[in-house]
Amino acid sequence: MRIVDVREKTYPISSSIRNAYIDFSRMTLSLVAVVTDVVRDGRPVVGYGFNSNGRYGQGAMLRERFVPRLLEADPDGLLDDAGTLDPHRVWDAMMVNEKPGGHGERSVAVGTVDMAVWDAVAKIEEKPLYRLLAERYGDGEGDPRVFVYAAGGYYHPGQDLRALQEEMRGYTARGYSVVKKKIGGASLEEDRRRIEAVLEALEPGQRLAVDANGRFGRETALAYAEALEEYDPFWYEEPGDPLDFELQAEIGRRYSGALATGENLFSVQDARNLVRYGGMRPEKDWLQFDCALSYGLVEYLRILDMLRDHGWSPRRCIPHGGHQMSLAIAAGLGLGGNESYPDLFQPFGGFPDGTAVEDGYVTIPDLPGIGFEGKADLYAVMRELGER
Ligand SMILES: O=C([O-])CC(=O)C(=O)O
Ligand SMILES: [Mg+2]
Repeated sequence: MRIVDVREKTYPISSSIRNAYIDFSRMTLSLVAVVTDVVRDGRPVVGYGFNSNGRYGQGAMLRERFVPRLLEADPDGLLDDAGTLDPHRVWDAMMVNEKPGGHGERSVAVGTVDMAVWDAVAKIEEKPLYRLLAERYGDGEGDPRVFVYAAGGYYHPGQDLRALQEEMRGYTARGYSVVKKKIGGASLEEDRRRIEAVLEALEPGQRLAVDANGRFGRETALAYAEALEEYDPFWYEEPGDPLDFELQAEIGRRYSGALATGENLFSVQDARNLVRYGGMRPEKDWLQFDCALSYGLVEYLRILDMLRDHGWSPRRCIPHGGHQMSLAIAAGLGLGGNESYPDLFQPFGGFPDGTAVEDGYVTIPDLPGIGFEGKADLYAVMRELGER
């Protein structure tokens, strides 16, 4: 078994929305295709991967470092003892001559290739990735039914409160029970009005999470914490800078509700620092590390081991990113759920066509690999790169 080619291309996922920190007018991502010499149904098996929104395309690094290292590696050195492509050995080959630390520089590029490798490996075994993961690292079966929440509520130019309510009703009408909106891109007073408008649009049992995208300094983060006590959100996400663990810990001491963070931590070492120093509470808080930004599933497995060693259950993990890779990990390894962007970052986000959200849960269909082939608009883009 050989990797015969690794292709990459940058695609726009731009839109006019903004969060408290950035607008998405020039947002891009990298799509990667790992082409193997294994044939299934008369065609070479191709694995696909891409990075999540927020960190832009990774073409230069892929072309200059990670793809050449893979193609120049001894092909037998990339296989496991059964002679199948081994994602851990592929990871090691990509990381040759990389110093420790500085993870965000390269963790996104590595994560895209890692996703494609896992997709290929599961397709070669002709089973859904979630089941392969459950067999290798989990309880043997996994659970294809996964909690998902609808992320939206961005600051849209010209969107008034009524339109924000319509947006949120659009999510709950599709079966979501938890919706998320941005905060920190307006004054606290205006954000209060936006929060109250959304809460008014929700039915009993439905919840709102809020996300500040790391915008706040200490005073503002604590002022929002105090204001949020009254609204009891599902969680208060990334109040301050993602690396300010002391501030995170202080908020945890003073805010009684659930906190969530981790989407901007890109390695097991960074995740461990959050757990060691960030005062996160394993009984109520949520961890959002996203494998597609942080060296892929090979590293995410290390993160899950580290969390267990520190008394955290995988159930407290609900990854950022809204992609099917984390959906498969959630189903295979018992995470608490996954993010979903029902109307954003298309065609990359979302589920296979026809997958319904019921009471806030989706059930992953039985497709080999991650399941990209079940999403027609996404697969159309992928095959242009992978099957040319
Ligand atoms: O707006 C973004 O950058 C995405 C984000 O934080 C999220 O999905 O939690
Ligand atoms: Mg976020």
